[in-house]
Amino acid sequence: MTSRKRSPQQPELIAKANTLIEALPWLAEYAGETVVIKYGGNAMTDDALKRAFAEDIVFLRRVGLKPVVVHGGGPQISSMLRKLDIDSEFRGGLRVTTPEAMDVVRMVLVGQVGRELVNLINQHGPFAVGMSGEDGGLFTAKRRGLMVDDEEIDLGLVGDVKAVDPSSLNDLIDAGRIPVVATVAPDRDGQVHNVNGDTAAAALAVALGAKRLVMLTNVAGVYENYPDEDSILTQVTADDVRAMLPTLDAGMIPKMEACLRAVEGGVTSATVIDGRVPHCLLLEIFTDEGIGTMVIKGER
Ligand SMILES: Nc1ncnc2c1ncn2[C@@H]1O[C@H](COP(=O)(O)OP(=O)(O)O)[C@@H](O)[C@H]1O
Ligand SMILES: CC(=O)N[C@@H](CCC(=O)OP(=O)(O)O)C(=O)O
Repeated sequence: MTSRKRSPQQPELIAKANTLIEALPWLAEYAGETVVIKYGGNAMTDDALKRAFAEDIVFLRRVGLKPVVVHGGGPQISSMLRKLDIDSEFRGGLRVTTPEAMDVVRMVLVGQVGRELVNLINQHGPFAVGMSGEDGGLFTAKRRGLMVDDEEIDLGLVGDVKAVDPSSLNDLIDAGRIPVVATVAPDRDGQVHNVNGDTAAAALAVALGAKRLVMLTNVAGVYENYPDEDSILTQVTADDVRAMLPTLDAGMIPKMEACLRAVEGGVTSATVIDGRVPHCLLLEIFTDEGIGTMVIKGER
């Protein structure tokens, strides 16, 4: 027999109950809704964080949301390219992708990062099924370049998402599964392209009619004057983002372009959150304050 000396009046117990009760309106708001979660490679920093991410995803599914995971893996691809002695550079936040690098991108995203996430989620039950833009005709890519001073720079095998056929993914969701999507995709001729994870997540969120797009990265959110800590933004409109785009650099450019694409395509909000915070997804979705920077449609 075990005896319990705790008094139910203990403040920490009441705080726990308050946290659960704070989630009540959000549970009602999101029940049955599709939420696309982009897990950036920079947020996959340690095993404990990755396990917490898997727990959050399963939590969402268990309380009646329909989570869809889209993952990145930029640092993991860079590390493999270095091991194989293959040069790689980024232009405007996108990796210039030679055919040789494309093989590595596909191998790392589909065969390594995606597998690891599926494995972590499935430690909680047979939920996750990995797929890529090639599976079930999910994405059709279109080669894209980068506009610099009105001139288009060639980025190699880099694609944008031209079309989404969500039927195979919907089959999985309807069966109670959690799709885990790697963002390589064939063009109309079957040539596989490297699609930035943020770009693909936005296109998918729009095609699925998702309620929300949440992106985990390695900063607290979007800074007006990066990296000035005091300039973190909590909420911005699509107009604000358009005005900010020329001032951004590194990976924040595709991320903000993706947020615009999502909210303009009907997703209620797109939020960039700090993936280095354990259980950041639960904090964002089920607490009143949320965390990170939320992009909403609307004018300034
Ligand atoms: N204004 C800004 N606010 C926040 N981060 C910014 C900003 N401008 C550039 N960044 C950079 O964007 C990076 C996040 O994008 P990225 O490296 O592609 O991450 P992920 O792997 O999560 O997609 C941050 O680490 C930061 O260096
Ligand atoms: C075209 C392009 O840049 N593709 C990305 C795909 C992975 C990705 O998007 O990873 P993160 O989300 O971790 O940045 C790349 O090759 O790094």
